[in-house]
Amino acid sequence: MVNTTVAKPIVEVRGLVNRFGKQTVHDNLDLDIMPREVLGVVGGSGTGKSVLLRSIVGLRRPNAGSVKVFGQDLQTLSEEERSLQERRFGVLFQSGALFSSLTVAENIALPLIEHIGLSRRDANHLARMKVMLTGLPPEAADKYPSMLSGGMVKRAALARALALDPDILFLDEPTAGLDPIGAAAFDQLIRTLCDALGLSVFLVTHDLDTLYAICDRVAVLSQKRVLVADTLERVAQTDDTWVQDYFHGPRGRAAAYQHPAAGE
Ligand SMILES: Nc1ncnc2c1ncn2[C@@H]1O[C@H](COP(=O)(O)OP(=O)(O)OP(=O)(O)O)[C@@H](O)[C@H]1O
Repeated sequence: MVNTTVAKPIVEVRGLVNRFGKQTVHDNLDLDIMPREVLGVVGGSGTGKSVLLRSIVGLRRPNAGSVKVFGQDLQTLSEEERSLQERRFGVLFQSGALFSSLTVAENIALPLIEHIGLSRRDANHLARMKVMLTGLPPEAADKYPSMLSGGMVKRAALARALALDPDILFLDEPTAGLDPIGAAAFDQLIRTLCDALGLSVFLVTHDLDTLYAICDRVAVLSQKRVLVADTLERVAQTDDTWVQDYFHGPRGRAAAYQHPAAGE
């Protein structure tokens, strides 16, 4: 477990505002991501979890507010400095987003060739190591995404997100579409990688089992901001209708029953 009282955040979001036309999605939102933590981000549909992820990784310029990564405000950096900082992010979108015309190894090698100028041979070698790191069999490296199961595609996409040895991994609903056993295995893989590689993980999810199984803290998006970000146990006690329905409804009770030690 992470001791959040002494460590300095590696990402600090302050006063974030995001609007689309007349719709305000975030209004003065604050959030910290701590080193080596798995932070679960939850909230009702449309509360802006994906928009928050996109704002942090620099895919969306917020209407107001700041995002500091390792103490540096991304918006004030030069293009080159910004690209260096952004390399510290590994992102896994819901769709997996692998190139279908490239093999798994080629998909992983691509950022290594494009961003750090590795030779094709070295990139291919490293790509194969990432394949193994995510628990895929070595032969998966030479397969095309369409030849893999849903769970294997997720692992391959995770391997690509890890290609540049990021400090922070951003995952948008990584277990969506997986069967419960595949989802639990993927959760454990994320926890293992976080602990072994010292990664921080920002994990958007609807999956209560994921929260109970691997998250150090949980941030709840509600009312256009982060309503609470704390241990699961404290978050579940928050006096808010959505939180109460989510954590203490039938699915929440079932997840708590499955993971009795979580949040203690
Ligand atoms: N590019 C865009 N243009 C217009 N509106 C957008 C855009 N991107 C997001 N939105 C709106 O912002 C709101 C938040 O979207 P977002 O995808 O972040 O929600 P979410 O919390 O991730 O939802 P879900 O849990 O359903 O995936 C939604 O109302 C969405 O329609």
